[in-house]
Amino acid sequence: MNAVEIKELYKSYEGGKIKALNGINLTIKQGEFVSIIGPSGSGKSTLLNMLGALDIPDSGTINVNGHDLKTSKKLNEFRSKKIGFIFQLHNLIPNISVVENVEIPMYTQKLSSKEMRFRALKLLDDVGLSEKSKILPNKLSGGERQRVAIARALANNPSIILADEPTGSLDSKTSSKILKQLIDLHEDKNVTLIIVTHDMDVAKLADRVIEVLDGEIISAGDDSLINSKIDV
Ligand SMILES: Nc1ncnc2c1ncn2[C@@H]1O[C@H](COP(=O)(O)OP(=O)(O)OP(=O)(O)O)[C@@H](O)[C@H]1O
Repeated sequence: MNAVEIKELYKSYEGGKIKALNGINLTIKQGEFVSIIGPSGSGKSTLLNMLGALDIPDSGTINVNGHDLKTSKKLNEFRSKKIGFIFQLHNLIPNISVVENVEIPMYTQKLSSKEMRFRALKLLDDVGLSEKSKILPNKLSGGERQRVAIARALANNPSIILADEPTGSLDSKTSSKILKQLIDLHEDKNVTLIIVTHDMDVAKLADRVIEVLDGEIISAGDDSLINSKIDV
């Protein structure tokens, strides 16, 4: 089964002046790990936003896990139950504790508060942060916050994870740890993992590297591009 099927997807901004996506066609299989690379402004985040049903295309079709994102009436439910977001801009809520942040996506499920807490603590334990569950996010390091974001992204057992520069601001040790967690999840639970990155060392870990330029896919998995220099 395909996790993602995109056909002739177009998205422009500013009355058509900025063509962010310019006829994207893309298929990603369930359980595949792909990375999306390309220069700044090439349309990577716009594509990821479309996949997460956070933005609406001008034309074309986009189907994620069997849901047509242009016509589906249950987008909110789909988004919160099926997709795990690890986005830089999806910050943690500062005035509630780490464990409460992880519980947020669970509010769409019919779980008791005891069940939510149990599950959130288990997720925090999995990312090595059970001892920090009661503190506020601003007491954490960047890497720890990113690990909380991962725990939160996994709260509803998503079948697809969308990560925008998940290791962007982290040191190499923390970055490896975070990537290992994501890859373990992809391997153990057959989760589809889609990572946008500028870092070729990260991109190379994927089953397939998709290269975007000027809103178009110029390669959807050609190995020869893995070692090519990306202008960022
Ligand atoms: N909400 C918006 N309004 C207007 N223009 C936008 C909007 N979002 C993106 N753009 C423009 O669309 C183009 C693609 O942007 P996008 O953020 O998808 O690129 P990107 O490849 O993710 O870049 P970066 O690597 O710098 O994050 C850029 O020219 C950007 O300025």
